[in-house]
Amino acid sequence: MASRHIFIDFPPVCGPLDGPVKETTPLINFLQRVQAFCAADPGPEGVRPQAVRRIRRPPRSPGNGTIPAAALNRFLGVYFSAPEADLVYAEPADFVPEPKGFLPKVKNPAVRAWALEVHALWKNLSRRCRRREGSPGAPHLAATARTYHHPGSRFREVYYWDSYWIIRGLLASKMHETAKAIVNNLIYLVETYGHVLNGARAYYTNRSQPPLLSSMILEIFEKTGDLQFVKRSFPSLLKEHDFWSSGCSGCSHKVNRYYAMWNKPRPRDEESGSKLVDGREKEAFYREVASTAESGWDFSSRWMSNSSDLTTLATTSIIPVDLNVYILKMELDIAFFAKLLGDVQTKNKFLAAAHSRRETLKSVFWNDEMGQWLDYRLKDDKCEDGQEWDARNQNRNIFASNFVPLWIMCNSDHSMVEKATKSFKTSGLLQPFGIATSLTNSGQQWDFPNGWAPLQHLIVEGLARSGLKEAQDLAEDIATRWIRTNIVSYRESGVMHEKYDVRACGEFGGGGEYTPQTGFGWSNGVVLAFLEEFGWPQDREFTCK
Ligand SMILES: OC[C@H]1O[C@H](O[C@H]2O[C@H](CO)[C@@H](O)[C@H](O)[C@H]2O)[C@H](O)[C@@H](O)[C@@H]1O
Repeated sequence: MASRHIFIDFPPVCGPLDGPVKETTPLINFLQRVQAFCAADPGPEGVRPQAVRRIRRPPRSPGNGTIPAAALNRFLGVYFSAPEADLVYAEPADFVPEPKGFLPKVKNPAVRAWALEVHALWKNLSRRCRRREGSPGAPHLAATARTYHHPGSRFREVYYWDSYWIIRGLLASKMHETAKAIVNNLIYLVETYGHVLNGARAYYTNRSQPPLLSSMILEIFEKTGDLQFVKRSFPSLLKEHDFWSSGCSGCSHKVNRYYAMWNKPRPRDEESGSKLVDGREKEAFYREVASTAESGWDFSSRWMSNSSDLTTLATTSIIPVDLNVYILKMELDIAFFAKLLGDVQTKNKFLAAAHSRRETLKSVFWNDEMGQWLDYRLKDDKCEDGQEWDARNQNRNIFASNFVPLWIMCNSDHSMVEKATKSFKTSGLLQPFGIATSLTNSGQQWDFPNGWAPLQHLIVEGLARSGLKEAQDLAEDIATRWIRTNIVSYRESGVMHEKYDVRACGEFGGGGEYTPQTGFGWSNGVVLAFLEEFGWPQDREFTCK
């Protein structure tokens, strides 16, 4: 197969071993030791201020490098507090039980009543930090004093990419001020740490998540017309773009990959890492783990050369198609905002960057034979100057991410969209109750048979905006399947789930390294956004058929 030559301006050093490692706080170092020791337990999260001062005096080891469990438990009991202790419930100021103009296209009364229940969940998920970071009592939380919405259950802090779909739902719920407050929290993180963190915790400072900040700002602007909000946010968007274009987190200014600034184990990684004997191999593995968490898809066969062996994670040597779509979207959004603000030079710079990335999307990721955009595997785990792009390095396995570029195709390139729509229909991803994440049942949570709200939304929105009738019909069909399983599951369990099993009506998903969570920010956001877009006719069935 012919190889494609594209000059890519890679920095010289960016293998998994050589990249940067971000310094963390003594408290986090200490917590890592504690958590490694208590690997079987989830580990405490809140911490009292005294623990920071006494951090040099943890319980004494009897000399063999271990700390007696009873002594450690006493220490934890004295210095650590309950998981939610650093947070307070915050009533969202703009919540009303039935907002004016709420979901006008939902005609079926039972579906409407359910949508209002989902809308009411915004009250449960709203939190504020008890005190500002750095002040006594909140040393662990890297967030602002502003109100935010968390995903749910164990995920108590503001999360980066989750926030996009939470905001989409809040906008359908007419909670514009709450939506802006979430963005302001994320902007605070950019200004403080140079990028939006994976989540607002000190242990997340070494990585980001799929970059959707500009998309959040655009959606809010489109609903509110608040130009001052855009103006205030704009400098932070430029900083975020710099972060993704620099060093090893952005492999080059044309294509990007995930690359966490970390090479040490999270507590629960020590067990998998213990299979590796060599210290350097372990470091590389821990960087792959953190980089996979940065992708938002932790974990998935997508990043593994052997889907049953986590130590084969190779995320830093994959150029992911969806990440490059998010960055292209960021570039288009920045150009749009620059135009609004009268900054012609920045507008032209970002339009040029977007144009070149769009070309890359076609030449590197698009596979015409399959009608899909595929991830690209770097040779030799290294980015090198002037890599030869070769279609044989595309990953031909089928993932929902192969269709994420539809999200930014809006009325352009009809033949490509038509081909991708046909390919999607026969890909095996479309299941009775939504889009599966992949076709591989690896036991990891970002794989078959799980369906995740963000992936449904990106693909459905892309199809719906394509301008093609066949794609628009498919979009509505997928949204209907997804809403139906969300309703049935909610009626049975009384909760919204983090992920669903797309094979069966009303079933939630599983797999991965933690028990399935409920709440749940992005699931709520996506059903509200779908109901806003497509509505629900009076006579449409909503139970399992
Ligand atoms: O909904 C919040 C996030 O939940 C998952 O990831 C988070 O938990 C992982 C396991 O503890 C952690 O490694 C990761 O850094 C966290 O973000 C989910 O995979 C994410 O997509 C999601 O944003």
